Amino acid sequence: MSPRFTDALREASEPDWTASVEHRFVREIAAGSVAPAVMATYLVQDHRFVDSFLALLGAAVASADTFEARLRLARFAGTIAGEENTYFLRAFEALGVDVERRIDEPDKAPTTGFQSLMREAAATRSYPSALAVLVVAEWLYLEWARRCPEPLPPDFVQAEWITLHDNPDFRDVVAFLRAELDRTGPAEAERVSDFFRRAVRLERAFFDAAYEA
Ligand SMILES: Cc1ncc(C[n+]2csc(CCO)c2C)c(N)n1
Repeated sequence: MSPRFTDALREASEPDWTASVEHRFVREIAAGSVAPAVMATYLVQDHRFVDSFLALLGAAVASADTFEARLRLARFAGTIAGEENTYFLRAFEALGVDVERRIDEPDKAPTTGFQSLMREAAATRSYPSALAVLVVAEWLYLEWARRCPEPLPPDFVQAEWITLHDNPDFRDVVAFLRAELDRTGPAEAERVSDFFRRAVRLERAFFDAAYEA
């Protein structure tokens, strides 16, 4: 039997996939030992990600080829606009990151790169291209979060960043997105592979950037 389309994409994205899910940031967050300054830098940059991510999800809602998929994607967009946003605000408060810093700190290169990639994928108006970037952003995050053993760190900033990406609803979302990409991706395999690979490279660079001053 041939492998699932999304498994083949992941395979082709090595070594960046494994370097991401086994990144220093992942090892540290599992142990609850990410330095507060690193966590602050990471979250300030990641908060900027949410805006383009929602735009990309909107593009997937618009380009989906079934009513069922449109409903699920739209529900997921609602979740992101709600829960994750309060997490960021509570985390910034706990880390002492004020509004000025959140606004003034310049985008790092991987943040800019991700924003352009998400906008580029949205602009294709192609459902599988939007899915390719969404699948990486979700599946890769589930894969690292799954590797964090119990017990969770006592610090809620680190613990909730893990549980946000490893919980039953999130697993369902990843399973759904992967199934959609398995179903629709092969028709546009070349473009989809290119988006997938570039997204994985940026995920790795995004983790690296949290450790750069
Ligand atoms: C660099 C980076 N890549 C992927 C994610 C994961 N992610 C982005 S939006 C979203 C949906 C709601 O949780 C998820 C899981 C991230 N946060 N930061």
